[in-house]
Amino acid sequence: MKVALFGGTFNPIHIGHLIMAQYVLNFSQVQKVIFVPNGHPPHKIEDVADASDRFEMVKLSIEDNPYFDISDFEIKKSGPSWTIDTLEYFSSIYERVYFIIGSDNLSEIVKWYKAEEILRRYPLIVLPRERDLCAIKKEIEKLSSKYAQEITLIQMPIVDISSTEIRKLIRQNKSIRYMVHPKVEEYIKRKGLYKR
Ligand SMILES: Nc1ncnc2c1ncn2[C@@H]1O[C@H](COP(=O)(O)OP(=O)(O)OP(=O)(O)O)[C@@H](O)[C@H]1O
Ligand SMILES: O=C(O)c1ccc[n+]([C@@H]2O[C@H](COP(=O)([O-])O)[C@@H](O)[C@H]2O)c1
Repeated sequence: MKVALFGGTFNPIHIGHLIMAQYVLNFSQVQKVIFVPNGHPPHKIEDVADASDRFEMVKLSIEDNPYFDISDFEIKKSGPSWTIDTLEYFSSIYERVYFIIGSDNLSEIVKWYKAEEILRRYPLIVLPRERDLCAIKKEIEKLSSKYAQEITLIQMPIVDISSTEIRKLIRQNKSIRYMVHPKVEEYIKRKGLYKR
């Protein structure tokens, strides 16, 4: 089976993430998208909800979609969540493993732990976060030829929503209705997350 791993901090998961995953199912060979919330984000420290809460919110968002799955592989591990370790683990289970990123991570991925190994061994699926598709295509072309790797851009409507914006609205006591799954909105309220 061909699967795509969707790694993220999901702090919290929002509709941008869900639309991305659905576009991957719609427009790639992938049969399943596996959401992998990270335990200890190697690069984000401020205002990060507990891994168990971020995991639960992803679970609530995807539970009605049989083609979406969730893994606790990264949150069960102690120490930083390195993507290369996750990819290696899942590639021992599935025939082919893709990794999903937003286009803002195209310039970041070369700085990740064992980036060269990731880029040489694993195909990427990129979803646009900025409107300038030409710039994204150029960056993809550069990386795919340097590492001889399949890097596919799947076009989708730009969803200008981020977890940062959602956390900001919550701090300002504003509604996040329609930006997250209704069950996530309810979970955040009930647990008082991101109020600070
Ligand atoms: N609206 C979006 N459009 C396209 N890609 C996105 C969008 N939101 C997140 N992504 C991508 O999804 C992955 C996980 O994102 P993440 O959980 O960090 O959300 P975020 O909204 O970027 O969070 P934050 O605002 O806290 O940095 C990353 O590869 C990121 O580029
Ligand atoms: O392995 C790394 O060095 C590495 C560095 C930065 C980010 N990542 C992964 O990239 C994914 C998206 O990260 P983020 O910050 O946009 O949520 C998530 O699965 C992170 O664990 C991985």
